[in-house]
Amino acid sequence: MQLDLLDKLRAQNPVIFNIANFVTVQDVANAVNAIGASPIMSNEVAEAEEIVRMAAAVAVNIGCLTKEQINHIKKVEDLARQYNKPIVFDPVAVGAVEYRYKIADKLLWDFHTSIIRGNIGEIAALGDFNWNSKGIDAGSGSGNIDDIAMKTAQKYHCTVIASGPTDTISDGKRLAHVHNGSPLFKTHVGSGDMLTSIVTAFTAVADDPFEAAQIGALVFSCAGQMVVQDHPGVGPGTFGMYLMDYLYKVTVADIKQIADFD
Ligand SMILES: Nc1ncnc2c1ncn2[C@@H]1O[C@H](COP(=O)(O)OP(=O)(O)OP(=O)(O)O)[C@@H](O)[C@H]1O
Ligand SMILES: Cc1ncsc1CCO
Ligand SMILES: [Mg+2]
Repeated sequence: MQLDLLDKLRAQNPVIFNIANFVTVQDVANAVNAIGASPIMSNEVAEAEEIVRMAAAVAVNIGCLTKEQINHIKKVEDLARQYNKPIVFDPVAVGAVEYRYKIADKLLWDFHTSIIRGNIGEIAALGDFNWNSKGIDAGSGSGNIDDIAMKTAQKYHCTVIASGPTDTISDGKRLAHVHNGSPLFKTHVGSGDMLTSIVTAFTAVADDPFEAAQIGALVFSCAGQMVVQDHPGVGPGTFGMYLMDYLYKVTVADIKQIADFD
């Protein structure tokens, strides 16, 4: 894996356009900023073209969907196609809410998405696999995660990240896994949303979406793992705070020491 993409990202400081949800919008902006990119959030169709043009890539998160927002997403995704900007899609709760599944599935057919990043419950739902998702959480299931990630990537012709204790990444042909992380990620709502937008930032500097997905997942997971290694007493509240610090200060050398991927 090209770990020096982290330095490249920080040197380029690309603008990342986020359609975020109101629960985690500030965490997402801070995480993108801390890793070394430049976040901009927007909900307004009238400014969509200007922002898509200035951005290197677009993250679309459907966590707090409204009809008005669906129209916004369609406009932004159409502009992203026009200006050749990669789209990274976070299908929040599509495994638990049928309405969201239908909207997400249609968007994913109508507009080319470079990367879908969801938990295994969300990725299984999009790939038409049986899985018991629970709200925004992955829930439980017994399917083969490699198979689910690969088939979902094939269905939508894109790269998929099924995040969890191991992040499983597939572009429909290749498979990669990132084993780093910490169970504390699960105690901080929005960990997944942060990962999605950080991966979006890496699409600005990586050669292809599969590479962006791998480096984004590795850097994010290693930052969280380092928080826990350096602060053994950390809990859900301080984990979130320290995570921002470590996204800011993590180096390629730090990552090399603990990286656990295949
Ligand atoms: N048990 C675990 N051990 C290690 N890392 C984990 C664990 N659970 C989640 N993670 C990490 O947490 C991050 C978020 O993944 P997760 O699958 O929890 O997203 P999510 O369910 O969409 O989260 P949210 O909806 O709260 O934003 C990923 O980087 C993943 O690697
Ligand atoms: C809790 C919650 N509800 C809708 S979005 C969200 C944050 C995780 O995406
Ligand atoms: Mg999520």
